Amino acid sequence: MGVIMIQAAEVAQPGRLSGHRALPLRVGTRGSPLALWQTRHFIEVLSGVCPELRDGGLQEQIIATTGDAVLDRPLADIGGKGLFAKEIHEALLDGRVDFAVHSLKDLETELPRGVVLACTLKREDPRDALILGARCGAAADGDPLAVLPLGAVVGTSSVRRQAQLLHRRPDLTVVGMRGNVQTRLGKLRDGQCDATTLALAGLRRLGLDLPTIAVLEPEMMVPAAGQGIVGVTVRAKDADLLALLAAIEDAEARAAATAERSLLQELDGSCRMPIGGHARLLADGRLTLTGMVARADGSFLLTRSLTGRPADAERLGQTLGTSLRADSPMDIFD
Ligand SMILES: NCc1[nH]cc(CCC(=O)O)c1CC(=O)O
Repeated sequence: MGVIMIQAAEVAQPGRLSGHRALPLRVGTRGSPLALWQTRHFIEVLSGVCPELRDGGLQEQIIATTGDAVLDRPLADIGGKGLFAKEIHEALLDGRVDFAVHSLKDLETELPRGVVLACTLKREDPRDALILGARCGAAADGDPLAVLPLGAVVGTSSVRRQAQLLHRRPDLTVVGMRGNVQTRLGKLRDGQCDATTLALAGLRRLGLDLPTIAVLEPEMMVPAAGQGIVGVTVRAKDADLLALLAAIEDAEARAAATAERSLLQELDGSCRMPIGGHARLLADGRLTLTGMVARADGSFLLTRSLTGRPADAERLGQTLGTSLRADSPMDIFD
């Protein structure tokens, strides 16, 4: 029996770009070293599956954002994490760029009208790390926080990290510290704090996986929703780009991101509220989601996990969020 070949040239196929697109396509990004690394990584991965886009078919375009410009105040005071993506999405909707690359943890759960999360790339290590300064002991097996001397000063502007540190170590002093990864490491070197916490993903991507790091397991430091995942948004109407990006979508990252972001949305926390969300696939194929809510001073902290089917990721996040909210004091949602 012969095989019948069906030619379907007009149908968008994963990894193929339909013919009527002017190249180069523009990729919008923030200008920080980490954002640029992630954008170049995206360009490499996409050109890997779409030969037409190699050799200049994709061009990075840096978009200045308010979140990057204002570094002297906590993010929560200047409008929250939506600030990083706002200007990039304006550029997307104006047609100045065709893709926008984000650290998923900095991307608001509610995207602007006409913008969709087209793909999530394979996740880098989602854990947080404690970067140790000169006054700390050497990292060793056992409780990683034991390396911090009594009353140590830890620099972080993340209420999520602050609450989880103070919950275990009420003797610590947490001082606000913003700026990109390199700036914060500089402040640690200058002695402005004894230690700082950063996402391992950022350190690895920038090649800054230092020896003076203690990795914090998710059980003691629940990561932020989306940590370690690069997400790409496009205009909802660009069906060809959506089909193209389906080819580089990582299903595990998507399931985890969906559960974690659904939890975040359900808790509807301001970015002043400490919330953690971390999902992973188990060996049996099920998805397990851990959620954490706390009071910023660490005096209340609740962690709970729920397991279900990856296809139910969104509902998993909603259910866990509802349950965490029901058992938390109301003041933490203010
Ligand atoms: N809020 C800044 C930010 N956004 C994403 C990362 C790290 C990379 C990632 O989580 O994917 C960082 C730095 C950090 O928190 O240490």
